[in-house]
Amino acid sequence: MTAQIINGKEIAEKKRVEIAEEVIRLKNLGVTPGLAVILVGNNHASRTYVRNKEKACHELGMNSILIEMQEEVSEEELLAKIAELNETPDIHGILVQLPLPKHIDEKKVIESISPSKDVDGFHPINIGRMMTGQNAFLPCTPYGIMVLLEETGISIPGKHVVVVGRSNIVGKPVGQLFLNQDATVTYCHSKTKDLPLHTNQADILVAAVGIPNFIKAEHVKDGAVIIDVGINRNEAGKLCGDVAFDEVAKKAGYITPVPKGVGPMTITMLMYNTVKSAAESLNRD
Ligand SMILES: Nc1nc(=O)c2c([nH]1)NC[C@@H]1CN(c3ccc(C(=O)N[C@@H](CCC(=O)O)C(=O)O)cc3)C=[N+]21
Repeated sequence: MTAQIINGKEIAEKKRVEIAEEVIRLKNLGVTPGLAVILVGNNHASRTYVRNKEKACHELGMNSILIEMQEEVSEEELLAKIAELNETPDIHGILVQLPLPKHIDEKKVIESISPSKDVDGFHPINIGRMMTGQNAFLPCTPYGIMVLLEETGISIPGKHVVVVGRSNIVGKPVGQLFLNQDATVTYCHSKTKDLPLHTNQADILVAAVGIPNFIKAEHVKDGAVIIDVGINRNEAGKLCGDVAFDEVAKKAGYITPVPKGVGPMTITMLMYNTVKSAAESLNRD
């Protein structure tokens, strides 16, 4: 089998057209969706993502502000900035770019963001709501993956989904979203014994490990759907995923590339969540 490539960039653009229409509707009601991004320190990769987020906001007619803080900023100062943004009516979404410097407690920072502005979907309130199937901000990468599958026409109920990786921002929540749609879900991680035994049972395999070329043809069942969440740089400095693309694409049914797979969907769902937050702010006042 030769896999069909899932074009995340194209699907992201299609979704952005729908989001832009909602932005126009909200503007006509007097609300322009606004996102605040806080960037601490000078991480190169973080800058690229932050720039892409700002660009996406402006293309959609939304407002965005970037707040840059020195690497040495105190936790107190960061929390004070978040408290201020929580109370700013024009700001509907607050994103604190992760990772943060070691002297800052990431959990404390995430919990300080108002759940109604937590467009990353990282606040424990939103995670709990997601787990119990309530209205919530869904984390952008997992949500983007679900939209990719939906747009590709891949049905989920009853499928065996194997997630490799158990981070709080991708692995754990994506498994939960699949469970919410009636998949059978297996989580694998660094302590899993006989990884190929599990991954070979996957109808849908999600690779979120952070190691280039970690998933090889031997891990994959014929015709499986392969979702590559990895954003790594190889020795040559080239962007690559967690999946050995060429050999796996020969065996899989569908595969997402890196770049232009899951990444563009992450930013799109961030825009979606910010617009949703702006719409919900109208219903509150
Ligand atoms: N609070 C927080 N929320 C995040 O959502 C968050 C974060 N922190 N920290 C960093 C990660 C990473 N991330 C990406 C978003 C888009 C692309 C993306 O669009 N990638 C393009 C390529 C971009 C390039 O050329 O580098 C692609 O895959 O086609 C990648 C990675 C969001 N993150």
